[in-house]
Order: sequence, then C-alpha cells, then structure tokens
Amino acid sequence: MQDLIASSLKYQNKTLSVLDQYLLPHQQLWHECNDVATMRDLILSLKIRGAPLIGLGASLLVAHLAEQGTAKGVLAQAIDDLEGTRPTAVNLMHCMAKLRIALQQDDYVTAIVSAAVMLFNEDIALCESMANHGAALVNSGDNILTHCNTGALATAGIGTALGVIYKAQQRHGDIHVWVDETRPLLQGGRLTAFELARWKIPYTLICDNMAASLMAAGKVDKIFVGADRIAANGDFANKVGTYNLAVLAHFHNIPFYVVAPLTTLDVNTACGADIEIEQRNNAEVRGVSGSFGEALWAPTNANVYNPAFDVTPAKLITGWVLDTGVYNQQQVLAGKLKDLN
Ligand SMILES: CSC[C@@H](O)[C@@H](O)C(=O)COP(=O)(O)O
Repeated sequence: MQDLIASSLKYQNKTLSVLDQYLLPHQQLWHECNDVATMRDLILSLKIRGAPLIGLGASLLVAHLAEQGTAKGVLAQAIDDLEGTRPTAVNLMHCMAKLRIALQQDDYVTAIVSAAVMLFNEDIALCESMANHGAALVNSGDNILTHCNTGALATAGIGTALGVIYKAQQRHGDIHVWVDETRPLLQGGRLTAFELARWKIPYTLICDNMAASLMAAGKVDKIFVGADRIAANGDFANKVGTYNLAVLAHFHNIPFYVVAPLTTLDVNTACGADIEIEQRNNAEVRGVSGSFGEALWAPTNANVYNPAFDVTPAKLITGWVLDTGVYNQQQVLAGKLKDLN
C-alpha cells in the first residue's frame, strides 16, 4: 500500500502508526500497530478517536494485514472485531462494510487495499467540501462555539466542524473560537485547543457549564459541532454535551450547525432514539487521567452515569453542513437526507 499521511494516523514504509490522542498535547507519542488486538486497544482507549478516523485506522490495518498474506477468514474476523469496538460512530461500520464487499472479490488483497486507500483519500476530499460549504455561513468577526474535537486529529483531512472554522479563518480572518473543554475526556481542552493554537486561530477555553452565560451575554454568534451518526430524520449523536448546547442555542436564538461527511449519515437508522449510545468506564467521571498522570476526586465507588454521546433532535438544528451542501431544517424535516445516501 502507498504511503498515506494524516495528522494523527499514517501508513509509511509499510508501517501503520497512530498518534496517541490521550497523551496530547503534552506528549507526542506514535504507536505502531500491526495487529487487531493493538488497534482494538487503541480505539477503546481513545488513543485513536473521532468518527472518521476510527474507521480509517481500522481500514488501514485490515489492508496492511491483507497485504501481509493474512488468510481470508482471519480478515473477515478482523473486520468483525474492529467493527465491534465502538457502537455509535457509523463511519466505522461504513468502512467495514466497504471492506467486506472487497473481501468477496477474487483478488481480495488488491480490492481491500484500494478500498482502504479510497476511504482515506475520500475523507480528505469530504473534509474540504464541508469546510467550503460551512465557511460560507461564517462572517469575519464571528465568535464561534464548538464542542469536543472535530479537527485534523479526528479525520484524514482538515476536520469537520473545526475544518469549517479553519477554512473560515483562512477566507475571512478575525474568527474567535470558544472551546468547550468537553468533560469527561476533555477532547476540547486537550485537542481542539492544541489544534487551534497550531493553526494560530484565536480561542478561549471554557468549562462546558460556562456556555449558557456566554450565550446570555451575546458572546456567541454561531455554534458548529461534528456528528458521530446522523439519522434519516436529521437527529444526530455527538459527544455528550452537544444536546445541552443545542437547547441553549435554541433558547438564545443562536444558529446551531452540525457538520459531517456523508459517511456519518445513516439512513437505515430512522431517528435519534434508535442510535446506540456507547456507555463508558466509571473512572472517566470519578477523576481524570492523561499525560499528567491520574487524579481521583470522587469516592472510589461513586455511582456514575457515563454515556459518551447524546442525541440532538432535528428540530433544534439550524443547518446540516454536509459535503454535498448545507441543508436547512425545512428540507431535512421533509426527508431530504434520505435522498442523499
Ligand atoms: C470528527 S468529528 C465528530 C465526532 O466524532 C466528534 O465530535 C466526537 O464526538 C468524537 O468523540 P470521541 O469519543 O472523541 O471519538
């Protein structure tokens, strides 16, 4: 397979490596990945994360294994095992479905490798298209609020919602970003802040519970977030806390946009209530850990509720920024998304 290089995932000289997103921004450590158990661990521990990227990481590994002569049955099992790692982001299922089709071909090695390369390159192009459509919604001087991390670290390209912000800054300049820290795993504080600093885009980090008072003070012009799965009716799952922002935006009359590639659209899921929400480890809420070590602040056995994602209903969304264009609520409620897949 040819070399493929992204911000946090690379295939170079026949070696697959993943940048450890759990240790960023203070440590930059690349993990080599040659087997399914390692990739499963990287995904489950969120060292590789973000809806598009987990699908691409899993795909590159399967392509690498195919090229190494791994038996067809073992590849089929690898696809199933990787697909079972995280249930909410549909991009992973989309990628694994493409690889399953490739595995049926006579020359399945070539087919799998070209499918993986296609998925990687396609993601770069999808990011670019979304960013172009989304940047047209932004004005110079806008204060944009975002949640979680949706940048180059989470995709093969420039990102989804953060890609829009990057493109808007390039095109119009004078953008400022409010960055939700995004408890419990702090993807905003650790990763989005890191990416915005790297891109020299002015930002201010806030705790998630500060968004309401910022909106009340008129300091948020627009909200852009990513998605892990968009249902046929326009409801979408994204990092827990997104729904809070949508409710607040509705109350304060602030435009709220979701940005995602068509690989995040799942027309086979009728509505948000049908999306499986990943439940994660209690330790993530009882304390925090990362490159700085570990802290436990809650009682060791504190009862915990820890859904990784929540669902935002279509009726709270101003616009769906997809790679094919921007769709408004009227279009989406009339069933527009079903025509796009
Ligand atoms: C590429 S962006 C869309 C989403 O994947 C992103 O907002 C998000 O929720 C990521 O969650 P994570 O648990 O960090 O994988």
